[in-house]
Amino acid sequence: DKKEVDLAVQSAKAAFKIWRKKSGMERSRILLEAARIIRERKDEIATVETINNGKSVFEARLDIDTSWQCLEYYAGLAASMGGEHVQLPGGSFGYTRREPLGVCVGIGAWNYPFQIASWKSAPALACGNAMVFKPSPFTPVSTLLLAEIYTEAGVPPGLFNVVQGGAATGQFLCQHRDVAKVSFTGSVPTGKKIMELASKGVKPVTLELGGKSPLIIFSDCDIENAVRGAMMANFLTQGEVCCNGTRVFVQREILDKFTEEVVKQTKKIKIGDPLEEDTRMGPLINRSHLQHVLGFIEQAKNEGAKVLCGGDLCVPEDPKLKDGYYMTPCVLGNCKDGMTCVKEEIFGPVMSILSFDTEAEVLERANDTNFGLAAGVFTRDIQRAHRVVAELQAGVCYINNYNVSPVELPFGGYKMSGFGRENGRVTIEYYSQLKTICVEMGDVESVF
Ligand SMILES: NC(=O)C1=CN([C@@H]2O[C@H](COP(=O)(O)OP(=O)(O)OC[C@H]3O[C@@H](n4cnc5c(N)ncnc54)[C@H](O)[C@@H]3O)[C@@H](O)[C@H]2O)C=CC1
Repeated sequence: DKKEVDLAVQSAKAAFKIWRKKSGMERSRILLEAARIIRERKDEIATVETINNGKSVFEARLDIDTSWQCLEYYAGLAASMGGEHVQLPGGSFGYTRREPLGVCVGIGAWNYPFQIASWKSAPALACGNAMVFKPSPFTPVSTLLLAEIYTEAGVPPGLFNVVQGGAATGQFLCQHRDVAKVSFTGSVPTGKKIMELASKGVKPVTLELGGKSPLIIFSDCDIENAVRGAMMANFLTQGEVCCNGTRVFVQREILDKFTEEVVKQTKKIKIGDPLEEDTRMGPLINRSHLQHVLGFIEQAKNEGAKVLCGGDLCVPEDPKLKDGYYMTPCVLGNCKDGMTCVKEEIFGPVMSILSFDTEAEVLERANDTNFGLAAGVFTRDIQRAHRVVAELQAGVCYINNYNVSPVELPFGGYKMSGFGRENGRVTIEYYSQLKTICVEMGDVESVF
């Protein structure tokens, strides 16, 4: 509630006073220690994440890897953050300092709980800020491990605080007068509300919102890689991934061959207990979301799409899983641009295949959306690859791969998929502010 949010912010504020005084090297050392502990506890954290979210433990381990990598990356940048020196007439000069913002708020979605908290807190802390983080109420657990690890690594108590709750808690955080910035990952409607709330206090926001990203497969591609790319673009974390390439545009000459292979591979995905080593798809986040996703498939059928595989409720053989929120991953054929399954974010394991003939046509259709998070292109033609990505209206574009997230590269959207970036060097700018200092070396020349 409001009182607890206030306590968390006040304790973060007290920790900020200590933390901001530390040198970049000192902050770096503590972040590196936190990264080391995450690496050491990787299997345990991944197991908690699987229980938290339902994704396969195999995948959860990959999330934990990109989490400690993010801490290491920003630890590396912490000491080299600086301003510039500018010479002015008469020996005077100016310089700039990059300073922290203060107490930053992170609000996360349920699909990558530990990773989202790491991707937000690592650059925030590296820049000298404190953070109060609110995970999704569907996945409250793993973020607490991160808080524990930061504390063990040596951050001042309260520097990274976790508060639990839903929309109301999030609102209290966004409105709090001692909060300097809000970084949000979640849906477009919530993103709009957060922007509105933050605007009242003129607080900067970073918004990582949803998507309906295109994946364009030209007939000259390496088809095996394109099929693998399409699987990566649609079925990680039960398809509950914001940057998924769910509109798969395939050039007509290879449509049948590509579709046949994608369907074959999709049918092979092992669904089941996500804690088992060979499982590759676990349950969806909750029953209402499962029903929501199945509803999209029903609607797709009604609108003329063809279910090529999956799309059904799935009851695994293991009796202990019988009430789980499982479904079979789905490939939809015969899709058209106007269909709901092609226009709206489903956030489940549903791939829509569309055919196209020419580059100009597919670019027009790929960009015909309000979203702009990611896009992908598969081709062996190097000029075409770069020409196409230059025209795609998306913040993250992949050439001959999809859904890899090296922390060295900025991640974030165009259009209604949000603004601001996570990861990469540029994110330092979203967690700091620039101070200009003007130094006079001569006498004051007053105009009065
Ligand atoms: N661009 C990206 O990086 C990502 C985007 N997403 C998007 O997130 C959505 C699914 O995640 P959900 O958790 O269902 O999204 P959501 O928008 O319902 O909730 C996200 C977070 O915001 C909080 N929240 C809800 N209402 C709020 C309010 N009025 N004020 C402050 N906080 C509030 C929730 O408790 C949760 O922690 C999808 O649309 C997906 O595309 C998810 C993951 C990554």
